[in-house]
Amino acid sequence: MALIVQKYGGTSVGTVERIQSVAERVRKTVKENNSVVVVVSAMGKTTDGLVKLAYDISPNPCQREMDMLLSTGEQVSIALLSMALQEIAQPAISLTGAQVGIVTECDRHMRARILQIKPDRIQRHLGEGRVVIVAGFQGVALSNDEDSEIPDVEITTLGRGGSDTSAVALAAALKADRCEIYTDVPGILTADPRLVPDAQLMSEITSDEMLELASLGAKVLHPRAVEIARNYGIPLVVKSSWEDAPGTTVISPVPFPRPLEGLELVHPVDAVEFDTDQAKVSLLRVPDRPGVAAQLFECIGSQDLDVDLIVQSIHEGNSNDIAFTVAANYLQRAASISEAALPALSTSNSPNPAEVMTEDNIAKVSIAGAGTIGRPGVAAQMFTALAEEGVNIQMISTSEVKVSCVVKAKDCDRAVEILCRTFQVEVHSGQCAISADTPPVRGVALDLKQARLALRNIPDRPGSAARVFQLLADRGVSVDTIIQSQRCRAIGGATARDLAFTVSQEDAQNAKTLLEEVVSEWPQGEVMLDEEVAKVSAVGMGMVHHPGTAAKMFRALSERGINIQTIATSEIKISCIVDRESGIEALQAIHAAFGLGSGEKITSDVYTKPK
Ligand SMILES: Nc1ncnc2c1ncn2[C@@H]1O[C@H](COP(=O)(O)OP(=O)(O)OP(=O)(O)O)[C@@H](O)[C@H]1O
Ligand SMILES: N[C@@H](CC(=O)O)C(=O)O
Repeated sequence: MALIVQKYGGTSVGTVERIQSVAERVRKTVKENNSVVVVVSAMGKTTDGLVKLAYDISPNPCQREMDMLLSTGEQVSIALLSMALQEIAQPAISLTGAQVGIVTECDRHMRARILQIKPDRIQRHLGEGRVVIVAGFQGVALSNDEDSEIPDVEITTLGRGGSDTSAVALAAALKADRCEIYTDVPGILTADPRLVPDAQLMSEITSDEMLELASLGAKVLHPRAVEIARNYGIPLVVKSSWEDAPGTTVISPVPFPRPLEGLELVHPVDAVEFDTDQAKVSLLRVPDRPGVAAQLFECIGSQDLDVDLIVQSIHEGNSNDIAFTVAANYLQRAASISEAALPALSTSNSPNPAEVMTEDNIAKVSIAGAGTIGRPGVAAQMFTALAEEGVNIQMISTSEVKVSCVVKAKDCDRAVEILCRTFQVEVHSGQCAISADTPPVRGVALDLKQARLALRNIPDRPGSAARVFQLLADRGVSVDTIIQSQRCRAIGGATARDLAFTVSQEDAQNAKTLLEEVVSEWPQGEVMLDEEVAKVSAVGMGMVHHPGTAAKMFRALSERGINIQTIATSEIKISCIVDRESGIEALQAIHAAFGLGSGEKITSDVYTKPK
């Protein structure tokens, strides 16, 4: 007998008829000789309705009361589903997060992380032959008031979309055979079908790729759910609630052994990696117009050179800086190609013409692990540890599973040692086997809920990045797509650089105010906020072995006349910031350029849903 955790989203339990149809599916799974735990979301758009009610009362509602309010949505759907099962003679019991012992952090209402799940009660009910229906998205925090022997029990929620996380966490705690996520699309598609109508269903995707897509805007899975599945090796499948097709399997590597206690908090970093076979080419002051990045990387790609990291920093006036890394023995070729491309890229008669700079003797050091998502303290801890050792960071690249810093080669050993000590992990080769037929791009995603912050004139010395990101981390602000400029300026006898990154729009104003205080201490320091941006990303493990992937993405944008404001890449993703208005067109263009479309329309609406 297998133990299966099934999760049904809001649309899947949006009406009485749909709840009855979910009950039928659950009973069928039981009849196939399985024990079943079901996690449900609130019916339809209930949670949105509750949020609106709160804002009708207060422009700034108390977060504790928000959790009290929002957690009620799931309590309705669990009770109704349990009744529907009992109606068809299937014994069932509904339980809230508190009743199943989902214990979360105390001080983070509305985005609490799960610390522990005590599965005893669920196991007892399963042993009695019942289906256990658990309210998704919620838990309880136990606060430790020293004067009282009994802890205060507070209701918490995990953040919007958090029912996926509840389901996978339960699967981990119960050591379930698999976790099935039922939703209103046939599985994970190459893009959001609401934005790209011919998006195609994937039969499988790796958890690293899915982590990137989920964090970059593909809301079909909550990124923290993928993180738990990856960390605990939980077989995870995403399927349609309306049909019996196999859906998409999310494949996880064999996990490092880890305790269930501190579930979402322990060991955010699995390993420290390094690569000394790196060299950097920077192009300074290239024109800020569509097609420049495409042209440059097409030239590089046509020579079969594999580019590793690419950053294009915020522009100054009407020019950009682009820097990229290649394997050390390709440096001369990459530099010659860039030099040869310069005249075509440059604006004639510029008083300050574009130039190419190269640097060898550099190394890339990285921390790897799924736990960096939404946990701003992890990157900050890395930058602080390096700063304390006097290691200056030249380039930063962040992804959902890795933070990489380019440093001087002579600092590499020290950097690795301090990072291993800081995160209590070992050095890892970082190489994972990727078969030749792995596609360069598995899927694309768009995030319209980001804002870009740029800091000008940050002192180019160890500790500057650490200071900025630690401050944001202390206030719980997650950052993504960090880009440090190549161009240095001499200010007050010292060199200074620019730094740009994205934060969620909700956090943007707060982050700007916090940073204004820091930059005021630096000569000519300045904070700039742009809320009218879109982040469009392509994700695929295969891109490391496909020269020209970046060029193809940049070309797709330039053909539509879309200007790229900044570029940030990691080994498995390329993200571009473009203006907000161009976001959807950019997504569609990239999807088409990589041939991801099926030619057939797959929208949620074409699926025949029960009423
Ligand atoms: N790459 C993608 N593949 C599939 N769906 C995607 C993708 N990117 C975005 N989506 C969107 O995600 C939606 C499914 O997630 P959503 O959170 O709305 O549903 P749910 O989990 O069933 O509901 P709830 O959030 O109430 O639990 C789809 O309808 C689709 O529009
Ligand atoms: N009901 C919650 C949680 C979820 O559906 O996953 C929300 O709408 O965000």
